[in-house]
Amino acid sequence: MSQTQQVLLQVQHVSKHYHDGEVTTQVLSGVDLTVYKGEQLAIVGSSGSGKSTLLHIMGTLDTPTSGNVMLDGEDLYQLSSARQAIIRNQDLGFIYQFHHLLPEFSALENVAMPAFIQGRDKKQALVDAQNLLERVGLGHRLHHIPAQLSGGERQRVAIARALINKPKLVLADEPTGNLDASSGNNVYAMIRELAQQFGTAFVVVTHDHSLAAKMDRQLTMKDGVLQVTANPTAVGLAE
Ligand SMILES: Nc1ncnc2c1ncn2[C@@H]1O[C@H](COP(=O)(O)OP(=O)(O)OP(=O)(O)O)[C@@H](O)[C@H]1O
Repeated sequence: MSQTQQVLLQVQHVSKHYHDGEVTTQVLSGVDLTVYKGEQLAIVGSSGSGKSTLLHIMGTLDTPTSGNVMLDGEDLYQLSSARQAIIRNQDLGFIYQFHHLLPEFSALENVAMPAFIQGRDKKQALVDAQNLLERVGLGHRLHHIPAQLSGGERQRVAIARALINKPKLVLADEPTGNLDASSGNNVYAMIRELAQQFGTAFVVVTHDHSLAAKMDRQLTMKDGVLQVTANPTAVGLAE
């Protein structure tokens, strides 16, 4: 990225552990991370290393044992749960391996839902949802429910839904993990292109190193902290 880097989100010395009787599981051990506006960042690391836990904490879906997460100047874990819910709806988009679409609603309604929740005009929300579905190549599937869509199509609906409110940050957890390599590549390319156009920052957790290598920056979760993996000097973003 050549433009001046503006900070969007800061993970500040975040730790997370679980207690189960006598047993303590330390998952995150003082993670520091800065995400810049519009950047595309991959987090890789072995299974169980804490990648999803960190992503959830960045998205207010889990709480840190200690440390802070700042999003555009707001300290997320000092906010009320009502304010956190507004931030999840307006500023964040989520994409998961298993899309989590609402099974009884059409593709169009699934995509429009976050805009309905935001209180946007219903007609306009449906128009925006249709536009986004057309952008991801699903203009011919607007009224299909998830059960009538393929895995790759469902994932494209989930991408459109994540972007409908033009979030500042999209958090994706193995978004192509259940797709074959070619569909995975397509879905990934689509997320990256749309995120770029919307000026949305994109953080993805993945096991796929070839996909991760296409991002602006790659970090590896190891021993409870993030380590720089690839080519940080090229983008001037080393932590
Ligand atoms: N409620 C819990 N109680 C105890 N340990 C937990 C709990 N939830 C998660 N863990 C542990 O936290 C660790 C990190 O889990 P996490 O899902 O963040 O890993 P990950 O790097 O995303 O793994 P994967 O790549 O396999 O999805 C795991 O070892 C897991 O067993």
